[in-house]
Amino acid sequence: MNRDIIAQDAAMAFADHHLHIPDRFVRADEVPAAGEVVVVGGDDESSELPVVDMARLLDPEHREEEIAWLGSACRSWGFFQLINHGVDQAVIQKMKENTVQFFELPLEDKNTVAVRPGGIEGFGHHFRSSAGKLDWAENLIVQTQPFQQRNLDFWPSNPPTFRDSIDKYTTEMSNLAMRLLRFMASDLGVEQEPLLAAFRGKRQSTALHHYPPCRHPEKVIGIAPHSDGFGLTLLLQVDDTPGLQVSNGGRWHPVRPLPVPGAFVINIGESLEVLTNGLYTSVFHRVVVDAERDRVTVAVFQDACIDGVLKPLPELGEPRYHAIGKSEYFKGHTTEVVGQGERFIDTLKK
Ligand SMILES: O=C(O)CCC(=O)C(=O)O
Ligand SMILES: [Fe+2]
Repeated sequence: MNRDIIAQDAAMAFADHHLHIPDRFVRADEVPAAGEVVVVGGDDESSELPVVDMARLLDPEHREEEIAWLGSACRSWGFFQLINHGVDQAVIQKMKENTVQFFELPLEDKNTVAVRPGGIEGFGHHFRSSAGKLDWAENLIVQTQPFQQRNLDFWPSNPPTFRDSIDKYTTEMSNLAMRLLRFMASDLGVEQEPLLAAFRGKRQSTALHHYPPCRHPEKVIGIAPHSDGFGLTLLLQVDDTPGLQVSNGGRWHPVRPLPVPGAFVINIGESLEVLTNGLYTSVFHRVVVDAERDRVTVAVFQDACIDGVLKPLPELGEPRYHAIGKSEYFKGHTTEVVGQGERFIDTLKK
């Protein structure tokens, strides 16, 4: 996985999408653009990502039905969109604005928080290199929880309200994750507390993504196919540019940004798949680039483990995964020495 600073030539290619695409970004296999992905059934609703309604989860009259719907989304898709989530719209709006403002800054300003050799936090990346190819994106990653582990050296001070926006927004996301986990516990038929405890006080990491347009979107990729390593991912699409695609039934399904203000895309990470003993699924997804429009997103990753170990909740019966220490797990997940189409947790399966 690449952890590089964004150099001037990449920034120039990103800034002017009529320029030549540097070879380091050109994939050998054609990447179908969002509009060209073949989806079984076309407009068939079954090929659309499920939409979960938090208002229904909170309403005693609809709760049971909506919990079952949430559960089926987590089991069969590992992904859903969440509406009526109750997160403060002003906090979301400020986070969106500041994120866009940050990416609009000149490269040298963004590089004041550049990644450092061997590090993960900061501005830069091009991470999921396959066959030495780089992703068509620039990213800012900061660890946002636990509070004591925040390293403000990587938190941009420009725009001036950015640190405050990140703080407020990610606090909202921790709370939202906890709210969702209560309903997931219900669906799984386990006590809430052990599931919540697996997430409480654990790492929260925040990734801001900017996918510039590219005149040949089929030659590059925004994020190569991967599954997320943490427990739960909460994704905010800042604009309505499509790009995220989810693998299901051997096909890529485009996620349509909903015309609802501030819907979130939520997905199950590999750690939660293990915790649920495989009941919930962590699936491959990728981002394709648009020919004309920028795309900006904010991903918040909530980590989970039980006393420093990743293993299924004991309540869920005979474990189907070998337990693994969290640091060993991370090493495995980030080096990804696994076969094509395989996830690191597949190597833990019994
Ligand atoms: O930007 C997106 O739509 C997805 C980002 C993503 O998959 C990730 O950060 O792991
Ligand atoms: Fe992801």
